[in-house]
Amino acid sequence: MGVEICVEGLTKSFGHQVIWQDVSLTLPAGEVSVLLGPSGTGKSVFLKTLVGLLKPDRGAIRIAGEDITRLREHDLYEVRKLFGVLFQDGALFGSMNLYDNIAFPLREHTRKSESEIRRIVLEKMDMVGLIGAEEKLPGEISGGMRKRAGLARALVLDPEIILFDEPDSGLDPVRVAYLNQLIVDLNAQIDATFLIVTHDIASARQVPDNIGLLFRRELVMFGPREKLLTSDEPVVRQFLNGRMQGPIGMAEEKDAAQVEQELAQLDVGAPAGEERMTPRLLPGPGVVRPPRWQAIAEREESLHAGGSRGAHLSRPAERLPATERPVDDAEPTTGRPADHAQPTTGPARSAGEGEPGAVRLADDEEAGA
Ligand SMILES: Nc1ncnc2c1ncn2[C@@H]1O[C@H](COP(=O)(O)OP(=O)(O)OP(=O)(O)O)[C@@H](O)[C@H]1O
Repeated sequence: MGVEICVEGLTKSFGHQVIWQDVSLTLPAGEVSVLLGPSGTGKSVFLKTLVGLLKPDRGAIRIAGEDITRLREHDLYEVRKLFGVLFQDGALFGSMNLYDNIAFPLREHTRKSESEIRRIVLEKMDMVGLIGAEEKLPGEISGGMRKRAGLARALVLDPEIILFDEPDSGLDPVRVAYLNQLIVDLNAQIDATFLIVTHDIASARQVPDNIGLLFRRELVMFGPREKLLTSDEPVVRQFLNGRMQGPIGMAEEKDAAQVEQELAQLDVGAPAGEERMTPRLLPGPGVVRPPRWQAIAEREESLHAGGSRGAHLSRPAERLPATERPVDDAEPTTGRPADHAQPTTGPARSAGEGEPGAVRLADDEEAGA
């Protein structure tokens, strides 16, 4: 089971440049969260701060109840073992074959025997569909395979938390679809806490339990996927629909009058055709699903059978204890400490799920290796 990460009032600057301030959110244990934001809003800086590579100016990051911003380097080293990180390019060593790349953290950080290392490496390569590619060098394989090799390497120490920095960058839409399915299936199988930074709105709409958006040096909103997809907050709507109209400009912020005019025009015309809810990407057949997937499946069913019940959920839910709250009434945060999102969980899944299995891959990607 993954661990919860609770971020409270986090602020980071470089010199006089404030990157973001007063960021508060909770990444619920075992759930998938996505962090969005225009370029340069500090998403990568946020990932690096979570893993302890950058120190925040203020605020706390609580993991398993401990504020890691206060730890000394030696203790931080232990905390980092909880994390697996998938960097944009896979960050593989070019001169090592995939097997040695994936074995690297085990050889560096554990005293396991080579036979035990072999068992683990092959298990993780199987999970990401790379069996047979052990001898390949990173330069000999496609970008999608490099990402999967990076993911296998991120998995070998059995992390409780996996951070993905733009996993879809540089991939074609079909490979992105396969990678998304792999992420959803892996999350269901290993139950770790996932945080994904992406610019790919289709992925952001389908994959996560929770979505957050950074803009103007603040976390504008963080909460359950449905809440953000149906939010009327102009910047959230603009970003999730990839539109020019709204507060986000080309390079700088737009002036208030222009934004107001654009939004007024939109309210007359576009919203009828605007996509709001998107079906959730479910784990593939044969993947054993953790309990929360029962609640997700039921919620999806009611949203889509009942004429998109979620489409009008922009009004904040009544404040109820999380246990009494309807599944789709969890409340998004607005970046202030008192406003943590209330994650949703559901009853145990009853029956009908198969055994965990490797994700099927695009055949030509394999062949092209
Ligand atoms: N080590 C550093 N020292 C100084 N400034 C930095 C450092 N790392 C990042 N920055 C600055 O922080 C800001 C945010 O960078 P970051 O890469 O986190 O943005 P991002 O949201 O991930 O962008 P993109 O979506 O384009 O990848 C940028 O202005 C960048 O120049």
